[in-house]
Amino acid sequence: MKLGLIGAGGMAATMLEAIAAHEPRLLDHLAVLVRDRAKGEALVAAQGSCARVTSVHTEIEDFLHSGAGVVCECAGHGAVREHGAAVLKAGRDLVIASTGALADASLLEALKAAAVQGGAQMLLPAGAVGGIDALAAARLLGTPRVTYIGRKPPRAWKGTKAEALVALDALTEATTFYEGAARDAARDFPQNANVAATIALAGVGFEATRVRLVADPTISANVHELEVESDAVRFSIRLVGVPSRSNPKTSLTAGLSMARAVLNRDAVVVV
Ligand SMILES: NC(=O)C1=CN([C@@H]2O[C@H](COP(=O)(O)OP(=O)(O)OC[C@H]3O[C@@H](n4cnc5c(N)ncnc54)[C@H](OP(=O)(O)O)[C@@H]3O)[C@@H](O)[C@H]2O)C=CC1
Ligand SMILES: O=C([O-])CC(=O)C(=O)O
Repeated sequence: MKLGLIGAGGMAATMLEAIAAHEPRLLDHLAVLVRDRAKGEALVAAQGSCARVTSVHTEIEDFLHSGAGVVCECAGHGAVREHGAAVLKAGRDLVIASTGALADASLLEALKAAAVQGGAQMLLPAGAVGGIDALAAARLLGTPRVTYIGRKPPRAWKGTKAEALVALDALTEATTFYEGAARDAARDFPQNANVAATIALAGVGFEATRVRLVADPTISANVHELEVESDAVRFSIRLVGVPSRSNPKTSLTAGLSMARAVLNRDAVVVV
C-alpha cells in the first residue's frame, strides 16, 4: 500500500506504530505532508520500520505526485480546508480525523463535489468515540435523539476558548462550559470536539445533536459519553480514553481508529 499522511503529531505517530505492529509489511511507501519538513523527518525517523520507502513533502502537488494512494488526515481543521479538495479531486480517498472541519457547511459541500469529481470517498472513522455504527444504523429507522458529553481534565482545555469561559486552573469540581449544538462545539473547539462532528454526521446532523463540554479536575482521562434514543435502539455508552503521550487533548483511540481504517483497506475480513 502507498499511504499518504497529512500531519506528523501524536495521532500520526500512534497510527503508524499500530500499523507497523500489526502489519509490518503493509506499507510500501509512506508519503508525509507537513508544514515543517523537520517535523515530518522526525516522525519518519522515529517510525523507521513502518514503510519500505518514505518521503516528506511540504507542497501538496509533490505529495500527490509521490504516488500516495489513500490519504489520512491527522493534522487539524486547517489541513482539511487547505488540502481536502485537492486530495479528493486527484482521486485519492481521504480518511479524515478532523471531522469538525465539516461543520462548515460550505466546506462540506465543496469536499463532496471534489469527491464526486475525483471518484473518491471521504472516510470518517469513529475516532475517539464509540457507538457510531449503532447510531448510523438507528438513523435508518427514524430520527434518534442524540446527546454527547465530552469530559476532559482542565489541561486538555488549555489553549482553547474554554480558557475564556472558566478558570481552568482554579476548578475544584466538574464544570460545564459549553452546552448547545454540535456545529458550534465542533467549530469553537477544533482540537477537542471532532467527535461531536462525527456523531452529528453519523446521526441527526449538526443542529439536532446536543453537546455538553466539561472540564473536570477529578479525572485524568478523556471521557466520552453518548446517549441515543431511537425507534430501533436505546443506548448509553461511556468511553474512558487514555490521552496520547504527546497531546493530552487527543485520546489514543483516535489514532488507533485511523490505523484501523488503513488496516481495513487491505483486510480480507473488514470489521
Ligand atoms: N476524530 C477524532 O476523534 C479526533 C480528531 N482529532 C483531530 O486530529 C488532529 C491531530 O491530532 P494530534 O496529532 O493529536 O495533533 P498534534 O497537534 O499533535 O499534531 C498535528 C500535526 O499536524 C500538523 N499540521 C497542522 N496543520 C497542518 C497543515 N495545514 N498541513 C500539514 N500539517 C499540518 C502539525 O504540524 P505543525 O507543527 O506545523 O503545526 C502537527 O504535526 C487534531 O487537530 C484534531 O483536529 C483529534 C482527536 C480526536
Ligand atoms: O481525542 C479525543 O478525546 C477527542 C478529541 O480530541 C476530539 O474529538 O477532537
